[in-house]
Amino acid sequence: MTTSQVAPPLNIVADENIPGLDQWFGDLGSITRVPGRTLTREQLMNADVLLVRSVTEVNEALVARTPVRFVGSCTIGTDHLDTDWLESQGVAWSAAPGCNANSVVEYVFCTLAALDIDWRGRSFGIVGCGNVGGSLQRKLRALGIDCKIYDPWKTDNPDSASLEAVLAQDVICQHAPLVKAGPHPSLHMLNATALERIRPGAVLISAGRGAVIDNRALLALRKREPRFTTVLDVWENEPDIDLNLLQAVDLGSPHIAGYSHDGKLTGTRMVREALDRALELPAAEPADASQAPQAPLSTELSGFAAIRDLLLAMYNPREDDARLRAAASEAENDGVPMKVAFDRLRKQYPKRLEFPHYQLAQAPNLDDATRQQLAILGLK
Ligand SMILES: NC(=O)c1ccc[n+]([C@@H]2O[C@H](COP(=O)([O-])OP(=O)(O)OC[C@H]3O[C@@H](n4cnc5c(N)ncnc54)[C@H](O)[C@@H]3O)[C@@H](O)[C@H]2O)c1
Ligand SMILES: O=C(O)[C@H](O)[C@H](O)COP(=O)(O)O
Repeated sequence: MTTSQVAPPLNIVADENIPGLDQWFGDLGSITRVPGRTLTREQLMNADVLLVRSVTEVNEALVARTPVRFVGSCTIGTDHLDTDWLESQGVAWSAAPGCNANSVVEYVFCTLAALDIDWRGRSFGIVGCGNVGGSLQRKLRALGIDCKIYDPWKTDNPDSASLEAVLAQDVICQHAPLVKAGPHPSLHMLNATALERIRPGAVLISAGRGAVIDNRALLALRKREPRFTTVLDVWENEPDIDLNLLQAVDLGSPHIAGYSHDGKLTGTRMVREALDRALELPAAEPADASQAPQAPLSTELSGFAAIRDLLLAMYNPREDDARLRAAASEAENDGVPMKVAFDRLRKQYPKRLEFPHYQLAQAPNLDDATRQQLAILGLK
């Protein structure tokens, strides 16, 4: 059966951690919610549609000889989908490109704020310049900040540079996907040699995929000489991350850079739109277009101190770091497996709203230039 021969009512099997399922898919049929990490082929024996997030490996072993005709991943990353196999079987698929890119960019600026690092006057290097890296690059340019980017598929970018040059900047932001084959694999692209190129006093923020950095090499370097500040949101072997590496980094989080409420809901909406196209259904009506009311913020501070405090009032990555370290202690002392604790943190993640939900109500000491910088970051 081809995708266009599948019509509602549909049997939909979905990762229980996808928000907005009823709003965006409830009109299409029945929804069975399952844990994405342990999803089995048996659970798909009556499914027309499979909806996942990044923790489900979707491949021949999971989908072969099931009625699934559409796979949607409500995420940016697609390394968990065997898209070649799906296409070879005529199974339509879609992810949600860019859905949480702004969330990741906000995470980068909030991380620097949490470290009390004034980004003005520092140079940035961006590894991977797609929706996330490109959005970060545009914001940096608008702020008048120098940046170099390494993206082997975007060599016409005006800031394009070698990986070596990018790693020599003051703040290095890793936003590459996990690519294991082809001319430009990213698996362990930041190996021991590459990591050695990072300057003393620099900052490395990794929010692409964990295995782009050789985690063992990073740990060895950190143990030998913690020359640069290291921030990891993504890890090798998630959810069973290396607790020694967590101890050795300056800030760590359980893969939540893209976990703004807005980013997650956008991912769900984008997959519904893709399903409508694949099934040739009329476009779905927005489930709830109402915007959250704007929350007022105020500061008596001026300059970077004001920017820092306002950003941290909206999102403070130190809270994620503290929760992850508490989970690691639980794993070490109370026998709760780290992979369970890591996934629990992600499942119970607090509702985080992006900057445009906030409004700068009172800030008597802010000059125009600082106000403009805040506006570029998304806070009006
Ligand atoms: N931490 C998080 O919560 C989070 C959130 C969103 C996305 N991500 C990850 O970040 C990645 C990037 O997101 P995006 O929206 O920018 O994706 P994207 O697909 O829009 O862009 C990826 C970019 O990486 C480039 N690229 C490919 N191979 C590369 C290599 N070897 N070296 C450098 N660049 C390379 C591509 O040319 C492309 O421009 C995603 O694939 C996903 O894995 C993580
Ligand atoms: O690829 C993405 O969109 C992000 O990495 C996303 O935040 C992953 O979240 P998960 O699917 O693991 O819940």
